[in-house]
Amino acid sequence: MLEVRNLALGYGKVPVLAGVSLHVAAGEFVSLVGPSGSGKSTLLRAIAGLLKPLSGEIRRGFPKEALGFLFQEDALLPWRTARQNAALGLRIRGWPREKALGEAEAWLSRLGLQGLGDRFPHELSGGQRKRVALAQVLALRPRLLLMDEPFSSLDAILRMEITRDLLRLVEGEGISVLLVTHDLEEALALSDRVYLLSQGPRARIAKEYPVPFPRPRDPVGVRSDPRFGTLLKRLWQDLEEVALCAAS
Ligand SMILES: Nc1ncnc2c1ncn2[C@@H]1O[C@H](COP(=O)(O)OP(=O)(O)OP(=O)(O)O)[C@@H](O)[C@H]1O
Repeated sequence: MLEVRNLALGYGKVPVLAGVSLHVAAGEFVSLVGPSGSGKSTLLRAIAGLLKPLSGEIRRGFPKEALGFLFQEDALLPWRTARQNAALGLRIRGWPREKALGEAEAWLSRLGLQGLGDRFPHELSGGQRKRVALAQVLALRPRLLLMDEPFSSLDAILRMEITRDLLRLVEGEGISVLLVTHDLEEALALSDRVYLLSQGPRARIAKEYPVPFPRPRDPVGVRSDPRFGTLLKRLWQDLEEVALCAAS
């Protein structure tokens, strides 16, 4: 689905990332964690085609149109209703108006927003706006969804609810995901594998963790599995170690 090989990326002379290799298989949910400033967003930007690599390769096993993005700031148009916003990507792709609005409505319902299609973004809660943004992306039927801290502005309960719905939908549709998150628990609860990035400059993949919990998965229930605690502890220790290594 996605293969990144020996990638170097940066904005100036010293690469932010160097020698980064990772992959995401079809239907796989992969998270990327690491110290602040290590280059997680930079890597995602390059995979999205927004930043040119200094060297190395990014290979996608699907056309660029099948790449979906969800970033921290939601990009809803304030003068369009929830339904029109959810239909926006489809309209840009040339879908006729009524068909696009019908499809958008179906995705709003799948995300628990039935009856709210006529509201404008300022008439929705933060969690509901995120759901509209998610409907907009999923309506485009992406093969790989890139997400950069998409739910960081939400409180813990809303975040749990939306990630549970997200997981149900991506598992159902077989969508691959690459998620950048600061939240190690979230990374473990959602993912099949987690990559830990080392501290930059010249950050690289320090470790990779297979996550053993089967699918379909309840991202809340899985947290009471004793293996979850063990993995989380290891992840915290390794994150601390890479951060300390850089500081010394
Ligand atoms: N547009 C830019 N121009 C120059 N330097 C940049 C730019 N964007 C990011 N950087 C630098 O690149 C490095 C990596 O930034 P990036 O945002 O990718 O890290 P991150 O791991 O996503 O951080 P965080 O976890 O804090 O969001 C940082 O040192 C940052 O200052």
